[in-house]
Amino acid sequence: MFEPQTFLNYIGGEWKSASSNLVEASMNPANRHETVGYIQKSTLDDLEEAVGAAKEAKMGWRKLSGPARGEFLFKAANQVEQRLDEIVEMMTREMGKTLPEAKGETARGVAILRYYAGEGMRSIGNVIPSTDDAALMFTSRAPLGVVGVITPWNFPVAIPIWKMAPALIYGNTVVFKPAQETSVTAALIMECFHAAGLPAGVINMVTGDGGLIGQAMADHPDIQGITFTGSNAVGKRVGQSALARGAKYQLEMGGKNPVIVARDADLDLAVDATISGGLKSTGQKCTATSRVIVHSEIYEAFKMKLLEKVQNIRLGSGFEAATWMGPLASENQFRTVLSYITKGVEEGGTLLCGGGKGLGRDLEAGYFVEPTIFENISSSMTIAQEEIFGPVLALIKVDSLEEAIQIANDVKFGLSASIFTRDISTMLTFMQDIDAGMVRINAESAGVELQAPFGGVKQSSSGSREQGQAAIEFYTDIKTIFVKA
Ligand SMILES: NC(=O)C1=CN([C@@H]2O[C@H](COP(=O)(O)OP(=O)(O)OC[C@H]3O[C@@H](n4cnc5c(N)ncnc54)[C@H](OP(=O)(O)O)[C@@H]3O)[C@@H](O)[C@H]2O)C=CC1
Ligand SMILES: O=C(O)CCC(=O)C(=O)O
Repeated sequence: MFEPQTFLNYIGGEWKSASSNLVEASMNPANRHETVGYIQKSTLDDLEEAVGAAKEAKMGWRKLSGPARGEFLFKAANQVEQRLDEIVEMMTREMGKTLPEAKGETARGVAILRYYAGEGMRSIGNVIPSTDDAALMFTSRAPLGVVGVITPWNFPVAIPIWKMAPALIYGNTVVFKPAQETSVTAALIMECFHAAGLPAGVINMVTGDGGLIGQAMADHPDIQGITFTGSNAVGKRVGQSALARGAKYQLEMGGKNPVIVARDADLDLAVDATISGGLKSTGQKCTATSRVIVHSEIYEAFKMKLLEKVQNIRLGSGFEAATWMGPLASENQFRTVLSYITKGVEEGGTLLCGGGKGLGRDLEAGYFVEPTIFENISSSMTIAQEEIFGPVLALIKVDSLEEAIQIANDVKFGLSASIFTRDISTMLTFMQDIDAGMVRINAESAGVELQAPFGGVKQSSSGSREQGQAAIEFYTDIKTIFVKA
């Protein structure tokens, strides 16, 4: 029998109740009657204390050598690895993704921590020839100071880690506000950092309402950098608040990711990648496939293969081995996705499969939506333009590669895009003409590698890249140093 626990804020190396003395329940989206845990409903006083602790710790932390900071990240990685099963189960219980997906994500978190631990030993500058032959000119990197980390619920382990690990290795201290929906899982990650022995104040977590705590972080004069992943609307607000006070900001927001199935595509490969890219994690990835742009010559064949496989997808609790697709992560998300499906029908789309709530067995107790496929979708329709963040695919028929790319680019987002083709010139045209930060050929639109830059163009990102060595650009400032003896 699962017993929900209460989780505290982590401030200045200590576990603390919110000054409101209030907690919020975090619920299981596969069974809305089950409480996963209780998290603190923090106030601005709690945030103030966390920012104060991070500010006080920042000089000591930045003066540690890179390898010494790396040692702490190696220890944190070992802690997450030791508690992997517990974290995985909590993630499935709290967010709904299946156990294999939660396991993959948590293992990715361990790998990211180790990757950035190693970064502590790598170069942080270049020597640049000076015109003065008696001078030494070089660049070095300085941390920003205190970094605010605001994260969503869809990757409750990987996203916080891929923001906090580079922040820390490059010498920043951190104030972290996880999404309320997945704050229990976030608290387990904090316990791992605590057990790794990071000095007090170097990393802090304050849970609670994004409109209050997140907004106050974006506005806070003692937070020098703010990194955010989430919706477009909130991201823009966070960016504007940071810009208004001269702080650095990094935003990773939505996507409306296309897959193009060219006439020479390997259809089985394209079908599998469309399903995996569009429906894994119940479509709740910023890199998820949502528009499937198919050449008219192979449209019917592709559609039949896709429908056959999608109709066999089994919905259920992420804990059940037979489940392929779990619930949506919250009631909010459930309502949003159902309302987009209704809009798709109202605007003239044809439902090929799904379109409703998951029914039968125990599905009514959770936020289950059937895998849904539309056809007769034109680019101007709402479901072809807005991020749905659910298990909904829109099929769009085209007659040429040029038309496919034109439709693929006809959205405000530009995160990930993929094409299925065997033709090298089609690949080259796609690489050059597609508006996307992540360009994928014969591979699904979702899935990122931790050692490579990650981010989008247009309204998907604010420009800088996360992950890999690219992360140094956001988490540090360059110093150009000129020395003359
Ligand atoms: N990876 C991605 O690109 C993601 C995209 N989305 C998109 O956003 C939609 C809505 O999801 P939702 O969870 O509401 O996303 P939000 O953008 O609201 O939430 C993301 C994070 O920002 C916080 N937040 C909320 N308001 C503010 C604010 N004013 N200032 C600072 N931080 C704030 C949230 O806190 P709180 O805990 O209170 O929610 C959460 O931690 C989804 O349907 C999807 O389309 C969502 C998640 C991830
Ligand atoms: O595709 C992935 O693994 C990462 C997706 C992502 O960053 C997101 O959904 O926020």
